[in-house]
Amino acid sequence: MTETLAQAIEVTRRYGDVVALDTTSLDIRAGELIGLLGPNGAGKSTLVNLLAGLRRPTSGTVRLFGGTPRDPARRRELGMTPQDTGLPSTLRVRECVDFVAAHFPAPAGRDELLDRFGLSGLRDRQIGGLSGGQKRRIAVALAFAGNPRLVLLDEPTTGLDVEARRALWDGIRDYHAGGGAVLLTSHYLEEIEALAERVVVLGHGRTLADDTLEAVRGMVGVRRVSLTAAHLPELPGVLGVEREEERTHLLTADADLLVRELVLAGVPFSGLEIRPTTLEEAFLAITAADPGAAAVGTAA
Ligand SMILES: Nc1ncnc2c1ncn2[C@@H]1O[C@H](COP(=O)(O)OP(=O)(O)OP(=O)(O)O)[C@@H](O)[C@H]1O
Repeated sequence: MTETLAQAIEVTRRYGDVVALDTTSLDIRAGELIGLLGPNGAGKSTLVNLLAGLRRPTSGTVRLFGGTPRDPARRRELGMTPQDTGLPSTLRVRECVDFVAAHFPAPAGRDELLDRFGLSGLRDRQIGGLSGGQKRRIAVALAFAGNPRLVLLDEPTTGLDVEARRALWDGIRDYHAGGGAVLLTSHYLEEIEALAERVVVLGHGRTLADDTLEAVRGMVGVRRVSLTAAHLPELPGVLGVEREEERTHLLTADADLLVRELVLAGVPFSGLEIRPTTLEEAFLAITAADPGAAAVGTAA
């Protein structure tokens, strides 16, 4: 059986009156690449911080590599990039990597690490002279410096341009291909879609979905029917309509019925395509159906 690296078991975390996590459970197994999604305030960072031992649960149990995450020996096998990072501005990039790597018994090779994240060109630059995006990329790469078995990445690519984001994706994929496990939070659903194999959706501190990417996408059972037509009549079972230049996208739970009705209506159309919903559409449907959201009157 695959080894469980980290576990949250029926964990609740309160901040005063705010219930950030409400009896939430999560298992992270060796080699998994998990995307953790949820609207603002859903409890993602709180869960990451509990797993990393930076905060304690109000109730429930958190385990990291079979013990408590507050044990420094266990944390040595964990890599992490917090949302905010301060790097020493006077160090050169290579010195900074060496400094962090020196805290670990079997660190990753410095040049190999910089190469993995497309950062070799910054090797001799002083941290203080780097752009915000470059510092962010270094901070994410440093999460991998100790050759960890599990990496927790809380919004690692926020504020990065497309090229920098893709360079980080390559680094994360490379680490994962070598057997490493990753828990990744992001507001960029295409990032989760590009990287994750398993998707966990949190809403108001509770787990709303936890399954393979495919299964979560398919959870809402909605299909997207796309076509080009000058005019469309009212059609049955249409849940949503989007227009994009000359293309119209219809969301429906019954694509067969919709296409039959289109043909019966005698509407001229071309370029018909039917495909599953994107993760974004599934995410919106799942979080909108969250009973916690209805209770406080917000859906996202
Ligand atoms: N230190 C704190 N003190 C008080 N409340 C907090 C604290 N940290 C988090 N919270 C509250 O706990 C809830 C969950 O916050 P958390 O940061 O875990 O959510 P999140 O899903 O990571 O959100 P985001 O997507 O905005 O980063 C929120 O209501 C937040 O305001």
